Amino acid sequence: MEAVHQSPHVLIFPFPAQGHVNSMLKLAELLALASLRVTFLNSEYNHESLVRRTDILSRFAQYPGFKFETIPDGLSQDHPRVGAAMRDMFGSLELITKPIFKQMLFEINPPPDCIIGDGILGLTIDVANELGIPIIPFRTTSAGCIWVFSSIFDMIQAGELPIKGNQDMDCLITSVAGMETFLRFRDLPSFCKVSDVKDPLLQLMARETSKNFKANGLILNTFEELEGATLSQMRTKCPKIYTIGPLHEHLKARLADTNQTMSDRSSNSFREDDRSCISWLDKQPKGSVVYVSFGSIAVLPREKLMEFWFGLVHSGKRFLWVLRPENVPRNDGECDVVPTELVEGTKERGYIVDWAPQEDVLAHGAIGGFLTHSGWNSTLESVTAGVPMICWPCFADQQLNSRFVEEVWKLGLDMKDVCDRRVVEQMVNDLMVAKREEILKSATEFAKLAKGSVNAGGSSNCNFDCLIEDIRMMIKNC
Ligand SMILES: O=c1ccn([C@@H]2O[C@H](COP(=O)(O)OP(=O)(O)O[C@H]3O[C@H](CO)[C@@H](O)[C@H](O)[C@H]3O)[C@@H](O)[C@H]2O)c(=O)[nH]1
Ligand SMILES: C[C@H]1CC[C@@H]2C(C(=O)O)=CO[C@@H](O)[C@@H]21
Repeated sequence: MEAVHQSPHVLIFPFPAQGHVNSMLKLAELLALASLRVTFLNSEYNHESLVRRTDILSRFAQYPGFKFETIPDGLSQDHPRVGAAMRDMFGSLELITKPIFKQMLFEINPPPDCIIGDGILGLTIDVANELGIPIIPFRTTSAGCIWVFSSIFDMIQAGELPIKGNQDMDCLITSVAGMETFLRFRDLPSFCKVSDVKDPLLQLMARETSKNFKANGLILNTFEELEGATLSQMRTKCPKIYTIGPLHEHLKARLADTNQTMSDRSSNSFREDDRSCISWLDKQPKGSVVYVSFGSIAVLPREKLMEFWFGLVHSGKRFLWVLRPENVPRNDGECDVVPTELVEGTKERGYIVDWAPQEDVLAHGAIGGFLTHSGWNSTLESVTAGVPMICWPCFADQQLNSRFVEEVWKLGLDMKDVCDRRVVEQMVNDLMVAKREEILKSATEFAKLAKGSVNAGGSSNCNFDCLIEDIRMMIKNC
């Protein structure tokens, strides 16, 4: 490693949510491996969860020049920070966190040479521009999602937004360049499906996304071989895009270069991994288990959970299900009692945990499919592991990711907008049996491309080296 005191100092500020902190911590470790000085700015709430449940403090202590700092997210300690309540975060960050962040930048020593702010946290771009600090946003979603979000004003101008009351949702959208052949109204995120284009959330998503194209570059957790067509469109507006994903695989590859492994380290989760599911998987036949998880934010109403549960049990396939405590049907009233059929079916073929070591689960030979909410990390982790998906998107970018999975990459089945036990059963059987061969072919090819992209000479590997070079050029008095 080079002398750290000559290295640039980068401040990383993720949006305070699991799916964002996960990938930004991986980026932080990659930068630290490249001998950059890194300050990782977490919300106080998330930092406390991470410190309590992971080895992040000892893990990052090996990097000289690595520091964790914290900042309030502006929400009360007992705020749920999941489901629709996540929206409160945007207001509190702008109102409470932003001025503290600005003050912090005056005081932080040494001052950062560059800020890598979450692309959905426009406040990092505003403050960096105001103080004259170079900023490279890192948007933690797919290129496809960013491109569609950045086309919101075009959709409004073309009269495609707001969506008309009688609109056939299966019709193709014409005003998102490059996506004319597959993007349907149905595939737009829920915040686009509003009757008034002045809707604050729609405006916020469009505004924050347009800021991503006006910085010193844009970092994405994706790879050229997966999203090349969309990236070409994006580069017409923002030439400097560093695609450096899949980050979890990239980190694994670069750690291997320094003879370190990912095993025996904790994940970057706010919740404790229940590793007993790995022992359970060890006892299941190869490719026989459907892994089910809806990520860290989505909260499903009980009726929907029950449809999934019936569908999984009726499919006759084995399943491993992550049911976060806030998603578990309560057993405290007559209508909340779980039917015996489900209890028995789960005992026979299923296993339920609060939180799983997902990357290890997806890499396990017993996994044959992933029923996912199509969060971007889960999608990329599944792509890299070569695991076919059934997508049941809940919000934000997920509706778009699931369309790409089925229609563009042919990596799975998109079940969006339908939640019916018969459809779940059918989809599971299609994925695991009827359509398996054809989907597995694509899945195997993309997994190979994903791994190739992060190895020496691969697209993401080279792009990361360019990013480091460019950050080095930003060093003060360089
Ligand atoms: O039991 C579990 C479940 C999840 N994970 C991990 O948690 C992350 C979940 O991320 P993601 O799949 O992206 O879902 P969300 O947590 O819902 O992430 C939010 O952030 C993502 C990145 O911006 C967006 O794509 C999503 O739509 C948004 O909901 C992944 O790395 C998983 O490996 C675990 O480790 N164990
Ligand atoms: C709370 C969510 C609204 C949009 C954010 C996002 C994005 O970067 O567009 C992705 O998923 C979510 O975590 C954020």
